[in-house]
Amino acid sequence: MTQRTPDPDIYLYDTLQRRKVRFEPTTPGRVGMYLCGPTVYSDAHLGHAKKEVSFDVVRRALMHFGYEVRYVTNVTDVGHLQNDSDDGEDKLLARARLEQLEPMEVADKYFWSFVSDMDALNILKPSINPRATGHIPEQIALIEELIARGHAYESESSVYFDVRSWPEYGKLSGRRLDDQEEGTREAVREEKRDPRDFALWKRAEPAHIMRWTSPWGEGFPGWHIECSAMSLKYLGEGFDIHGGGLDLQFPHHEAEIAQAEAAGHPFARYWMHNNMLTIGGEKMSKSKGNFTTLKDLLTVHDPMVIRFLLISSHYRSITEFSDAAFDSARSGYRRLTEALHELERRLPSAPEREDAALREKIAGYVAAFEDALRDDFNTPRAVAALFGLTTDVNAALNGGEVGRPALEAARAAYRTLGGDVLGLFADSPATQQDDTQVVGALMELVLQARQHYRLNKQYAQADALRETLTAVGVTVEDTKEGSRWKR
Ligand SMILES: Nc1ncnc2c1ncn2[C@@H]1O[C@H](COP(=O)(O)OP(=O)(O)OP(=O)(O)O)[C@@H](O)[C@H]1O
Ligand SMILES: [Zn+2]
Repeated sequence: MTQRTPDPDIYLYDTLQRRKVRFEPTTPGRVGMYLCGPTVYSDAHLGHAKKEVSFDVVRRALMHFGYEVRYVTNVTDVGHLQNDSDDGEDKLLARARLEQLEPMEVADKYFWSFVSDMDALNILKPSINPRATGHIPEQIALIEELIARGHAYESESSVYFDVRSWPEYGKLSGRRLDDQEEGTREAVREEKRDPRDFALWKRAEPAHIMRWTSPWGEGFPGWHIECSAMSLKYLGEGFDIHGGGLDLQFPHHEAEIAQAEAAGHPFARYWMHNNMLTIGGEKMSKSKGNFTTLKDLLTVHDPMVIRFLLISSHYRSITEFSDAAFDSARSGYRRLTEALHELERRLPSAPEREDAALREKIAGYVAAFEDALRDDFNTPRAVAALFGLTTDVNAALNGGEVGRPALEAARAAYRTLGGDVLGLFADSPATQQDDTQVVGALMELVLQARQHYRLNKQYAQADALRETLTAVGVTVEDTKEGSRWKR
């Protein structure tokens, strides 16, 4: 990526201030970013990908604009209870029972599944990827600080955060005191001072396998505390950007802020939330069961088309999942790659001639692209700039010879902006899948030609085809059902 002085004019929408603000990191040139990661109890769906791709682009854009980014995203492998409330079974334990696995087997299975999906989508690897179960002491320490400062209390089965002791609770989501938490049993409600109090630590019942010793007996942490503890540990107080899905704004992020700040640790300075990927207007979610896994989508779509679909709408807009959306993403993506491949094909033989007008247009699109990303990471506008570039590049290529400097400039624009910043031209997964499809289709043709020769008793030609294939490592087998090929 280009090395440049950190750009001072990046604007982002801060959920906390409810407006677009100019981004100023605490340490010049460096950005600390935290993103709430997956609860690893099932395969990731397209909704998760919307979140991951959105923040991957934020990270890549900041890098492009000259910042060094430390990107921390967690793995929730304990404490996330069903219904997201203080009650119910741990999502991982429920899954472990269902699949007859150890809870940590469930965590590992779906963690690695998540990693492979993210790799396919060309998401950059996190700088640090901490797990909740690996940070129990840090979570206990934070809870102790909260108790010591009078912001948490121990009751029958849990340690709770005392919401009434912290008047700022609600500042992120704008929720009022009278909003109640949902889905909690009467018994749990009774041991709380306020129904909105949330669990920091829960005592484990005898049959609960995931348990750790703590000053409050054997148990496990509440869901929210891990993010406060791990983001502070790896990014420090007052770190720059905290991201996550809009659905996590309340109670999860509200709780994260309260836990950190009530313990005396200034928390994230900017809050960014992606909107939801919906299906039939409803949030795609594991618990609703209306999801399509990335694994399934990756068997039919080029991963880069999935990525292109997701960045074609702004991270703060809703993306509606549909076949038509995939069709238009496929053709849009193809438009870009075809132009790029054509100009790369023409480059080696291009004349050393200056095409000033085209060069100027390219520079204009580069500027428009960067302006779009400086404006709250507006990817649809950035993509529009790439389409504009494509229209002009295609017109020039169709019009005859184009000089090498202009082709170089266009190529650099595609590779840097589309490739490095939007992450769209991942060489490996995308092209591999393309190649597999192309090879399959070509082999189909070759076998048909060979069949045609054989039917017409042109055995010499049929054998010649087979020998050529053998020479490149492809074997053809004739069976009763017809000819088959393998490598
Ligand atoms: N449909 C979606 N669109 C965008 N982001 C999503 C979507 N679903 C989940 N996320 C984000 O992915 C992260 C992990 O979400 P989570 O594990 O709760 O998924 P989920 O499908 O909502 O599961 P559950 O239904 O069990 O709550 C969160 O930051 C969440 O905001
Ligand atoms: Zn979190």
